[in-house]
Amino acid sequence: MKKENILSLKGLSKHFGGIKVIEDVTLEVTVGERVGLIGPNGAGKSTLFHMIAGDLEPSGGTIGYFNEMINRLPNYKRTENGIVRTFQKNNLMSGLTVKENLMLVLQRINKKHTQWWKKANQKNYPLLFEELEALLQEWNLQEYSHTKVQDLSYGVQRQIEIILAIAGKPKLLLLDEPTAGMSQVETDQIITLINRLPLEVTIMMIEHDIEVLFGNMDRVIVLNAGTLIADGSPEAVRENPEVREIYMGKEELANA
Ligand SMILES: Nc1ncnc2c1ncn2[C@@H]1O[C@H](COP(=O)(O)OP(=O)(O)OP(=O)(O)O)[C@@H](O)[C@H]1O
Repeated sequence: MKKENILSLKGLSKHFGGIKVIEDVTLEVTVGERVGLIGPNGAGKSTLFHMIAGDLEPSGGTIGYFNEMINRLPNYKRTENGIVRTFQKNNLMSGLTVKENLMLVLQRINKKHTQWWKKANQKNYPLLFEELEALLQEWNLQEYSHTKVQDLSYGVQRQIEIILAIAGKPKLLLLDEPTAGMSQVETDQIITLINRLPLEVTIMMIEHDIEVLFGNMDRVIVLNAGTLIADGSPEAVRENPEVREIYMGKEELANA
């Protein structure tokens, strides 16, 4: 039986003035799929994420989320409904500790954010603290819990960012280049983390490291100059002549 669609893009476009950054993109993603998104610089990958997350309004086409058309749903409502994203640059509160960053997310999703000024403590929010401790334990963060984010290595910061996104209980997680600028060891740690995420969470991940995607995603989508040029299993995409020609360079793929 075919799984339910979580995301359905139909004829999606984004134009800035006369520049067509995304042009007529149609695709469906089913619940729990792990989808990699690749394409040369400027192909429109981040723009596609901006539109799915509600940070940019499409110029044309529709965005379906489960059975709802969400083109006009504001970004914060999409987050509340389970569309959570990470950015190319860290989106953490660098002057706060790991624990404090996590607590901010938990307060927000439990609708206690109107009282952000009221420092959460075990007495006023016992359940939030239980949830916090469970997260710290599950993701082995105890050693960092009292460390300010700015004092952590870049690799650990990006891991924390993904864990914060998970704390928001996403249904559709959009990861924008989570391994950018990382060493091989740090990349491996991020991938291990992503592979540990709950199977029911659907993941779309923009990534420049082709090998990372081929090893870890169910499916790979290729954008070039705003147009979808390939969509299939990692193996099929690897063999696609247009992808070889346009994106990866024949030599690089021949050696892959
Ligand atoms: N607000 C904007 N106004 C005009 N052009 C824009 C705007 N945002 C993005 N663009 C252009 O749209 C194109 C696609 O950008 P986008 O960031 O989506 O590409 P990308 O595939 O994510 O690239 P990269 O891999 O370099 O991050 C680029 O040419 C960019 O300059």
